Amino acid sequence: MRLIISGGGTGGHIYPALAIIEDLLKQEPDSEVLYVGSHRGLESSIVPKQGIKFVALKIQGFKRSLSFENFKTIALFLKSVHDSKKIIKDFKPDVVIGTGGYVSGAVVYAAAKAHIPTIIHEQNSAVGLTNKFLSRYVDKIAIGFHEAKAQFPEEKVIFTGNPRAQQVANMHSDFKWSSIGLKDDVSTVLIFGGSQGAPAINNAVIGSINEFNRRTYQVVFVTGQKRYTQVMDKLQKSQIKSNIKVLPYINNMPQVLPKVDLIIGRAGATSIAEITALGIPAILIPSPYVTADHQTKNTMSLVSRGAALMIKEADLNPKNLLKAVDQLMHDPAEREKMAKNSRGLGVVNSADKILEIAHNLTK
Ligand SMILES: CC(=O)N[C@H]1[C@@H](OP(=O)(O)OP(=O)(O)OC[C@H]2O[C@@H](n3ccc(=O)[nH]c3=O)[C@H](O)[C@@H]2O)O[C@H](CO)[C@@H](O)[C@@H]1O
Repeated sequence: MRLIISGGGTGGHIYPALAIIEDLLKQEPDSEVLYVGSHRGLESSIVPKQGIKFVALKIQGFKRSLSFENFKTIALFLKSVHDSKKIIKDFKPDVVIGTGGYVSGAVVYAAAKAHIPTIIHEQNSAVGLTNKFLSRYVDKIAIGFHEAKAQFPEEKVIFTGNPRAQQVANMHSDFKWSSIGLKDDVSTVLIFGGSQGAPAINNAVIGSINEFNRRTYQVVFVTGQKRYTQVMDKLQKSQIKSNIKVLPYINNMPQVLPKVDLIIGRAGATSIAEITALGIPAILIPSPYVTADHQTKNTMSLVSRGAALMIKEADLNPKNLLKAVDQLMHDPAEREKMAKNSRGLGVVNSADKILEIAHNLTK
């Protein structure tokens, strides 16, 4: 198959695209894949490192207020559609898949106009702006949450789950904590605020660090690439003991996740897919800054099944965080119960399902 795939801006859009690519190359090693991303998004650093052919378009998102920047955004979008048409003409894809983010809007729109079969994947229960726009033009819409169905033209929608669930569920991991300076035989908490890090979570962890220093479990604290220096500055006065590792980003999450005993994090759709595919106990702090408060909905779908706990960002402080982490880390039976409730909520053949849709469109 010749596949153009586009998804950008944040990890939540990029990793599902990478999972689809990995599954395609496993099924049909002769396939040709081109990833079209934006020059500023995380994809421009993540995708080329995976050895995938990558082209970047110059594009940006709309500002909520009326501003001159929005004229520039429109101009960049039109130019990106024009550039995408040329990329599509040269590459001659059998199918074009979009996994969200502004850049996928231009690429998938251009493909639909060129009568190339198109699919979009919506990770969230509340549909994003780009996918809402594209839903008029594409052939099929794969969704990660049933709740998204009613927000799209019904006849195009197929529930597939999130392809990242399949990727992490099938991963054989020989990752060792000792490779990052921790102990291999000690229970480990992983703290990260989505793909970009979250200031509220970072601040709560900074305020808890002296206590975490004294715990028998170990803590991996991922700040987000752009927030690392700032966090390290704030931590300067604290002595960080050997049971804590502070990192800007984890590049090999599918290897790391199976070794984690408890996750503290945001509730982005792709993180949720990973957590539920592997059955990792979790304390979720949904971002209150996203469309239609969808992270709270994501969180509640786990909390209502006994698969996670929630701390609202408004209630988050070092004391509450520590209390919740301590309680679960000192109660392996409770963690096991959560793991059991969580495991299996993730759709572990999601990438296969999306490729099946692609094949049906190209027959
Ligand atoms: C603030 C915001 O707009 N968040 C949205 C964004 O979140 P965000 O980009 O944070 O996406 P998710 O939480 O869904 O996924 C994060 C992804 O990044 C990976 N990861 C994270 C940290 C790290 O160090 N290394 C790493 O590989 C995770 O394993 C996961 O695969 O897209 C999601 C999917 O559309 C949405 O549901 C979120 O609401």
